[in-house]
Amino acid sequence: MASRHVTFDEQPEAGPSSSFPCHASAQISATDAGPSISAGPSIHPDRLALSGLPISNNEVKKPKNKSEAQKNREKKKLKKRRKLEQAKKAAAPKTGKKEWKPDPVLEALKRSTANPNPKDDADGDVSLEQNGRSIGEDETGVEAEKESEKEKRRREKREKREKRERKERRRQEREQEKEQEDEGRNGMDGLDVGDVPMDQGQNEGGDDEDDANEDAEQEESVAQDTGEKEDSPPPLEAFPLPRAAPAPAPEILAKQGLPSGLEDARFIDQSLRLGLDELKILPTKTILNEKDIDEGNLDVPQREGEGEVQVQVHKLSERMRGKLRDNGINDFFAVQAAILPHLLSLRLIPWPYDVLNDYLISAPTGSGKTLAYAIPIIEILSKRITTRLRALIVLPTRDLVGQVRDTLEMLAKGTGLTIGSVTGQNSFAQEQAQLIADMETPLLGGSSKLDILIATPGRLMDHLTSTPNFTLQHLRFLIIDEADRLLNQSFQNWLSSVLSYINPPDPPRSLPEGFQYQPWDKVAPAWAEGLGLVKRDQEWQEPLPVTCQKLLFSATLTRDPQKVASLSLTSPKYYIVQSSSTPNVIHNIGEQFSFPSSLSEKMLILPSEVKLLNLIHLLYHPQFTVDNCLIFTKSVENSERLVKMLEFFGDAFIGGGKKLAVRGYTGELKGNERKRILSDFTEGKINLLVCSDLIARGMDLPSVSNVISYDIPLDMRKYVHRVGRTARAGREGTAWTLVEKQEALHFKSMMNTAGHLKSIKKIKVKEDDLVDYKESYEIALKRLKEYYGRDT
Ligand SMILES: Nc1ncnc2c1ncn2[C@@H]1O[C@H](COP(=O)(O)OP(=O)(O)OP(=O)(O)O)[C@@H](O)[C@H]1O
Repeated sequence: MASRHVTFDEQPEAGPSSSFPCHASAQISATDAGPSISAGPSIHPDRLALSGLPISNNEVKKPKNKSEAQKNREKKKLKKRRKLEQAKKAAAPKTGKKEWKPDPVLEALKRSTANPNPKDDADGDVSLEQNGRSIGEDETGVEAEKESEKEKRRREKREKREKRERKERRRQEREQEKEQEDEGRNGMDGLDVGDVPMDQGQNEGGDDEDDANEDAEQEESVAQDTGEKEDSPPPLEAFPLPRAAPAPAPEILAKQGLPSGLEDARFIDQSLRLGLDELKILPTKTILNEKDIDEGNLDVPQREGEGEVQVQVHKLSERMRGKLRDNGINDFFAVQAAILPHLLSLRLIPWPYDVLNDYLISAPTGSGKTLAYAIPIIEILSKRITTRLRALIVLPTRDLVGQVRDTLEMLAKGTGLTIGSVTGQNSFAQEQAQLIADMETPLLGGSSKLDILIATPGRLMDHLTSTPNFTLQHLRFLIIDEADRLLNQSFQNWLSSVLSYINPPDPPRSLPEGFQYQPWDKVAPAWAEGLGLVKRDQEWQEPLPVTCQKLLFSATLTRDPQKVASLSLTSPKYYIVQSSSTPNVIHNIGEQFSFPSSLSEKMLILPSEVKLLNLIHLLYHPQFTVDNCLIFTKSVENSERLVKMLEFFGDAFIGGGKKLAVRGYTGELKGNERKRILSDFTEGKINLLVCSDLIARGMDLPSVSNVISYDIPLDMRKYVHRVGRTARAGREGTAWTLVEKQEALHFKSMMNTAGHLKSIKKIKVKEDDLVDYKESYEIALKRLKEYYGRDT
């Protein structure tokens, strides 16, 4: 700030004591070599100028010699003032927005008395220049000089501190701006990351080097000056978040084992619907190309240069259409419309020239994948004459086995097909008796009481190794539902074992010694050579191909080359069912995530201590109408506690007028208990089901209108399957995720990596909205503490 230096040609007469006007914007004091401060009345320089007194630069008249008594008085006054100043300083706040400022009057006095080379102070006060001369050799002067030195040091320190704080503020602003820019780039617009504690570590660690060095120097000097040790630790480096590996080029994928057919995918619009009567099944060997079939463009009788084309179009059997209509299915969903024409076009025993494609199908949760394989299995197998195990469906959990079995039984009624399941729920002997007709006689072609078997992988392996005459050689369909999860489960290497039981032995083996071939022992044609029954060594006798089609389904399907290679797929085709608004991008590595288009997703980012209150607000506030709800927690223990807490809260919350029946649904429950709970939930006797991730996959509970992830899911796959319990079969549904502040960064980046963050709306609940629940919440919490106190 510009300073004004005022000097006088004529020093006004010195009075007996200094006077310090309250308003001291221009304190006049001048000493040349004189011992004391100016004692005369102060005159504002503006007034001086107005009065016509001459003002000349750098010339101040020496004050007259003072008496000893006067000097002592001044000394005392100075001491007193110093004490006052120190007291003020001590009382002033050390940090904070409002900076402490020294009294301008005292400042001006000190400068005029002590500083030989006065500078402007921060407030722009005018002081008198002293022409480079020292104050004098008397005691007061020396002390004042010391004092001024100290003051100077203090001021410098203060200035440094202020500078440092300004710099820090600027740096934080820059960091915030940069973060917002980054977020914008990552599609995180409008989402609040600044309030996430995990971010702070990163901010602190993100100093630019110069600033950091300068700051460090300043810190050091302050620490030395004040004798204080700097106690805040150096900022930690931010832990790097996991990132998806870049997708390799198709050639590399091919080398890694990804079949060439999987480099491309066919994208099917989720909203596609096809009437039951509109489904046309083309016999194999038609000249229509696959594109026409995919697009349902089957009425193409003639093509240029191809002449007349006779296409015999079949429909789904009357019996099947009736069954579907009876069960409320009037048209086919997208995944069914896309795949049924391909699967139904092949016979029970395909012609040797037929191409049996394997299929990888990624379709959203609740999009009807079960019927997409159940219909062709029943339709094709119903033409069989003898019972053989022709369809094997592998699922990851017992609950899912039960659910899929119900669907198949509904479709198979009246066909004579037999359906069974092995999950370990019944004894091994009971399962064997259900599976095999004859376990005593060794039979090369095996023996089966079942046409269709639904199994969990562990129990399936047990039967493959330990049940006599159990064989997979006749399989026409191998279905791996929830494929990504099953491919991640090793279970005694179940997948490669199952594949080896489907394929005939190579090289062919000879018949066991003493083996009696029975007339009813029917070996699968593709196995005859492998079992040493026929010799196909002539060139024209080509070996017969295996007639098993492999179908993999999931809402989160992997295309990890290693895993896909382990499936030994034949001419595979890859279908992705998704919303038309989603870009048609194939993830070469990792998973393809598909979401139902009728799903709406919301998240609440909140401090952990109010998470439960927020959940209660969602459940009880009429604005949200959250009932028929699944609440997911991260563990069985958390589920149990939450059930208790919600029960206690329900008892205490009289004002709500809403009674919610809550139950837990975890893996700890017995099979029958689980079934009962699910049926009570479906009937509306239970409003809230608190569960672990056990229920998250595949379970089809049509009444679920809301899903709440009380604890965030561990990974994207779990998220997809949790939220997929609602918005099924085209119904509306809402998924809520309660994200604790410290989890926000992880959760958002997980969603962002999957390209899904923008689909989740951020909701804020005001603190005022929670007030009504607090009293009942406190009561419930107290009861919960008592409850667990008693238990332990
Ligand atoms: N064409 C259809 N018309 C009406 N409802 C259907 C149709 N197809 C399937 N559904 C119903 O949709 C619901 C969901 O089907 P399904 O369980 O097969 O979904 P999904 O794709 O396997 O889901 P998830 O990935 O969660 O296992 C079921 O209740 C089923 O009866």
